[in-house]
Amino acid sequence: MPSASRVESFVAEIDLPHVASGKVRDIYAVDDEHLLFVTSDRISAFDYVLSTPIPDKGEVLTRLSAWWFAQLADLVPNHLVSLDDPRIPESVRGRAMLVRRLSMVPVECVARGYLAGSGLSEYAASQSVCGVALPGGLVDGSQLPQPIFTPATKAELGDHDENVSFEQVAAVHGDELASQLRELTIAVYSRGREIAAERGIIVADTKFEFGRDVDGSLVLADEVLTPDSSRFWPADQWNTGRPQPSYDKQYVRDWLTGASGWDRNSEPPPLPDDVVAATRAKYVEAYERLTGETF
Ligand SMILES: Nc1ncnc(-c2cnn(Cc3cccc(F)c3)c2)c1Cl
Repeated sequence: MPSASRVESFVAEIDLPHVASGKVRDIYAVDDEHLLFVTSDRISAFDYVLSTPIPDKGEVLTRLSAWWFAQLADLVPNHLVSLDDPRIPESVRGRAMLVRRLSMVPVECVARGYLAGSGLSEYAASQSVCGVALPGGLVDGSQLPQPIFTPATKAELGDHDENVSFEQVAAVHGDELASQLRELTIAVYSRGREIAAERGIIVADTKFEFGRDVDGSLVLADEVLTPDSSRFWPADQWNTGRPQPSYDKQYVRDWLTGASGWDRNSEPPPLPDDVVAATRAKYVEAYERLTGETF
């Protein structure tokens, strides 16, 4: 049982104006130039946000994004200002970023280097994804000849994003911005995928969000190349023709679909301690392998 001192509430109390919330992340306003981007220890699986937190998950993913921003700084500017600014409340320090407030481009910029999830479903129906034609004979987990840009429009919390074509993005945002988004998305994914592959992690796909700063240039925002914004697969277990194991979420998926006896139509049960500990270890392992730093 925790000591008599205050047990940190599951969702940190932040006394800043709330801006937005995702499944496991929250944004608050610091001033008219800066936001506080907080990543919780919550984990989602099978489209549910589980009731059991994974200790340190928020800090691992925050520090991983910060590391990627630095690795990618020659390719694209980013919104990160600081991880330890005094304006970051103590209750979330370590799993919060002070970021520049941008004018966000409302396009989920997805790059895919492998076939999985909605990409696989679209391919099975049309031998294309988001209007991009692909060769025949590809199966679940196949590597694509080269990475493709498969944008989506953000869905309301709880719904899946809707895949759209490049042409649809261009129709709404103009050809120049659509082309810039595609070029940047592919370039940043390609660099990230290469760095991760050298360290035994396949980044099968990823989702970026870009904003524009006051002079209109595109800035990489949100989280970057984390196991929450991307499919992370262990490279040594890659076998096409079946769903790949998730680098970080497989223990949770196996327990929920196995020993837990969970009925898929109801809220998932709380996770056992060993599943929590093993899952935490995978997040720490991914961080340490990618960054070469001890968590
Ligand atoms: N630097 C920025 N400037 C302005 N707006 C944003 C911004 C707003 N929303 N989102 C997406 C999102 C990310 C996490 C949790 C959520 F609830 C929503 C990103 C950012 Cl990151």
